Amino acid sequence: MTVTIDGKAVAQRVRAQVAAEVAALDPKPGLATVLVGDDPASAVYVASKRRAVREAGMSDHHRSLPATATQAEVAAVLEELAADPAVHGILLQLPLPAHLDPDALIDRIPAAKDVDGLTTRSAGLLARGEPGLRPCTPSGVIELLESQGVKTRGSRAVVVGRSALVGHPMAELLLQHDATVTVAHKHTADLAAVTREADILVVAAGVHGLIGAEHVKPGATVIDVGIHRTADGLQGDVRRAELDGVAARVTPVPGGVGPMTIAMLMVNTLRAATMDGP
Ligand SMILES: Nc1nc2c(c(=O)[nH]1)N[C@@H](CN(C=O)c1ccc(C(=O)N[C@@H](CCC(=O)O)C(=O)O)cc1)CN2
Repeated sequence: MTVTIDGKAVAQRVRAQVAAEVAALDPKPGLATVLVGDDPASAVYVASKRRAVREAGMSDHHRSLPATATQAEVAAVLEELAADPAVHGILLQLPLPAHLDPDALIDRIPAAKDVDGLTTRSAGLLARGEPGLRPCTPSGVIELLESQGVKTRGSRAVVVGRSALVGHPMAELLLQHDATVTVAHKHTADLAAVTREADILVVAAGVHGLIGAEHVKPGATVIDVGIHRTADGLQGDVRRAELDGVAARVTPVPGGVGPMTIAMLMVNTLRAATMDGP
């Protein structure tokens, strides 16, 4: 039997724990979300993050800029938030309009407030295994694996995708959890031969329906990070129905990794407010 991992339930538990810790704090942790432009999906994600902030009892600081905002205008907002003592975490929602340079803007966020774990400094701390804030989706995947009792130590993990947001930090985190990790990407020859080695298969390729039964080792745990709006609703990178009776566990889309991204953002904001910064 293939278990569908309930990411919503795990995320709710994580968020309830954060809210309980926040209740004992004064002043409250503050998160600033920065949204540039009018991408509809980004607007939905930012609204969900702000709702989660309020439900956790944290303070919500939000800035919206038009799609025409310049690099200097976005940088000025980030610098103002960086200097605000009521703001413990800053998040620049991605993707940005094409004329902006996301890496240069992200690096305006001080590592101590980098609740997305995406600055050059945070990435360096992760690569060196030093304390710091970790990207939300990969740390949510680790939390999901732990919640299901999936052993990482000594297991073979394959990550499909090498983005700075998910694939790269995911591979680092799995390595730090003692898995033997392979990163596959669009130039990988015979992808199925590589992914069939995996006890833990994390798919973050951004390609709708890329992974099917032929890619999965019997008994594997499959984590689907893909999210695609199709005529049949939200779907992932994994052809979920094909994995019944093949995989031991699979995350659904929706209701798998997505809710964990927001839950781990709450965890990171609490950490940014309570720990000595990196
Ligand atoms: N600055 C960032 N930008 C982006 C990130 C990120 O971690 N930091 N990740 C993605 C989008 N994202 C968060 O921003 C995100 C994606 C999906 C979900 C989620 O809960 N999805 C639900 C479905 C919701 C829906 O679309 O209807 C689910 O999977 O069940 C939360 C956050 C890119 N940008």
